[in-house]
Amino acid sequence: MAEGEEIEHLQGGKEYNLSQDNELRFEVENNEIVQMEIKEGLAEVFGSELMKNRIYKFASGSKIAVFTWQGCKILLRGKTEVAYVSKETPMMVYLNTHAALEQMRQQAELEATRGPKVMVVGPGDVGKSTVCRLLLNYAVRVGRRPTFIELDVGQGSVSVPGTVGALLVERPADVEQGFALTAPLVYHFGATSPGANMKLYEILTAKLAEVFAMRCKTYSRIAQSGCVINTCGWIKGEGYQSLKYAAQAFEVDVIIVLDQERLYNELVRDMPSFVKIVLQSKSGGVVERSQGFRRFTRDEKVREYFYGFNCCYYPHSFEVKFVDVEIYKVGAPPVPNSCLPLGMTPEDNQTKLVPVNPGPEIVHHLLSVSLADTKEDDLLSTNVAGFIVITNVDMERKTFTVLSPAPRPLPRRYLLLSDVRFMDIK
Ligand SMILES: Nc1ncnc2c1ncn2[C@@H]1O[C@H](COP(=O)(O)OP(=O)(O)OP(=O)(O)O)[C@@H](O)[C@H]1O
Repeated sequence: MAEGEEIEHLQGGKEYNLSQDNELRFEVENNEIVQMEIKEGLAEVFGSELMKNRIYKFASGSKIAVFTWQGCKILLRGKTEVAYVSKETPMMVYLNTHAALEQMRQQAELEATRGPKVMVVGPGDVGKSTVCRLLLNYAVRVGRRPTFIELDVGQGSVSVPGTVGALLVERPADVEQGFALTAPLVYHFGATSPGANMKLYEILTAKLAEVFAMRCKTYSRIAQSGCVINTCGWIKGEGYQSLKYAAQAFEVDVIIVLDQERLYNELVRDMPSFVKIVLQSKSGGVVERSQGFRRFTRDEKVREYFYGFNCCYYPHSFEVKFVDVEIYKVGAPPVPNSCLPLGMTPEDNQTKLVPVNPGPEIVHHLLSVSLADTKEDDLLSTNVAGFIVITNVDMERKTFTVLSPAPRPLPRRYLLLSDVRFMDIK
């Protein structure tokens, strides 16, 4: 049997022989679970090494690539939508990128400066999040402590949809669950596209950059390890402006452009010359996701927040009195310039805190519990303690019921309403 060919097994499961630099790609069918086991050799999933003879389980909808530098034998059990071995992967390019970043980190160590700040950009579904995960995993595997900055408000992996955040990466991502989310720093945005409130998106980008710079001042190891910034797939018009804004705010040194020559050329034109901009091809394995699937993954992300991976947590449900909280929505609806009070710009409207009276219309909405102590604190750029979902509003008793990861009472008074909704049914 030639390498790279699959062997049918009689007792369920299929074995794949991979030669070096090959990748097994598979997608798990709806409502199915696929088990994977490395029988021989060494392999990794998006930069996280796999243990031999351990069974890894992947849930419905997962799209996985198992790559091997040396060659390996893999056993797959369960229903896959597709499973094939590819010999063409850009992994060598990604590894070389890691090696170049590592040299910059070593230089930063010698000169006691900051390590590389890398931003990954490109249209939707080109593997931006995957490249971020790879680079972070490779960095942490050589002893670095890089920071992951998540600016993708739609399909982010640091917290629930409608947020931006930062995470200090201290160990490689778990193959099944991703990076450990022990203490992420999360900010409320409230929608799944930056276009919903560009001003707020910029404020939060600047805030994350400021907090990261402060951390770098305090901890030299974090400074020298640098950061990897994931961005949204919106790269035209205002989307492009937001990329430029983020590059400036973080003072990025390297921009990796995935699969878009036009974007690459625009950035070469607009960025200062000290910013290295590299164009890299996307992996042929990256799967295009439909709007429906994106909605499904957003929903799963919220479910995972409350119920844990594999439903191992039991969230709390309790009543909150209207008088005990204040709910705000960031940004008032747009009004024509001519209707604005003298001296006010439409942007001021975008940062306005609009009080929300509890009513049936907020049922199923996600709310961020702000860590702000008083209203005088800057509610917009204060990070959040966590999230709740309103499951019922009782107008007569003036209470609403919430789903919360922690027992009552809510830790703070100020709640920020998100456009993201979650129905607690499955
Ligand atoms: N080499 C590969 N083989 C198979 N699947 C892959 C591969 N690389 C990435 N994927 C899968 O493709 C999907 C899209 O990848 P990813 O989320 O990294 O893209 P993205 O550009 O960040 O998307 P977005 O448009 O949401 O920003 C993910 O489900 C990921 O697991």
